Amino acid sequence: MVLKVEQLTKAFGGLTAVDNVDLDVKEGDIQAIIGPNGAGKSTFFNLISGFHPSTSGNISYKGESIEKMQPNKVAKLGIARTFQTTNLFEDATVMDNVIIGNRLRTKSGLWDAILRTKREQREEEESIQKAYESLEFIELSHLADAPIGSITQEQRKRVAFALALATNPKLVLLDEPAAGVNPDETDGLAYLIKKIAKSGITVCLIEHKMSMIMSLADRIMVLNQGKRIAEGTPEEIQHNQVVIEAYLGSEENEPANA
Ligand SMILES: Nc1ncnc2c1ncn2[C@@H]1O[C@H](COP(=O)(O)OP(=O)(O)OP(=O)(O)O)[C@@H](O)[C@H]1O
Repeated sequence: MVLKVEQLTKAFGGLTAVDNVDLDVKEGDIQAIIGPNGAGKSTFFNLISGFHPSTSGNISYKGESIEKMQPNKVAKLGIARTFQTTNLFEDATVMDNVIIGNRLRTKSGLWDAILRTKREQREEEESIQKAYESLEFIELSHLADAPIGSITQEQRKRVAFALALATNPKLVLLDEPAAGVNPDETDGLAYLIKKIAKSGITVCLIEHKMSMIMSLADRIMVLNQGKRIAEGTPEEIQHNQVVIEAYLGSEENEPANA
């Protein structure tokens, strides 16, 4: 297992946002996490990536316990995440955004930058190289010099992937990567997510677009009010009566052809 989550709980005051959740994620899988608004999906990601300390439970990554770790340490171990909204530098180019994103996550400290140490120079070169590779991977090299303000919503979503990929992750956590894009563009993002998994990176994915999830995911976990109510293959989840009642049958969820 690349990721093992055991009895994970997060309470915010009286509200238990994540309630005793277990999850095993196998290396190379696309693991989806679905559930109604407020089910605890983003909080679950925040716990794995070290943005929130857990109230109780354990998270291990490749056998190492990570649940007390700071986000930068978790990132260094090879876990990258994207957010529902990615703040990009509007006046900078696509390429510069990926380089800056990468530099913010690499090792050199302020002194290295001021003194332009060898390490700093080496890391800068590596960041540029990695940014090129990431742009190639997301198939946007032709827009490297375009200002971020001039690209489409779907292309911005791809850039968010590139920011994560530039850190050399082994596990990526994608928080609603296809939110706010139209169905055609969703296909392009689904293709990219498959490509990420094929390259050997394990993917955990929160998404409301059911047709996308059902065709992409190897396994799906369903959360409802912080609790795991089901986990299984897309086939099993689609036929699970508890899931249908709690989520798939509800109107707030996008229909399967969304
Ligand atoms: N920092 C916080 N402080 C207090 N409550 C929080 C915090 N973060 C999340 N919550 C609460 O925890 C619950 C779960 O929220 P979360 O954002 O994890 O749900 P979600 O499943 O990701 O929802 P959505 O699909 O709308 O993004 C919600 O009731 C939310 O209000």
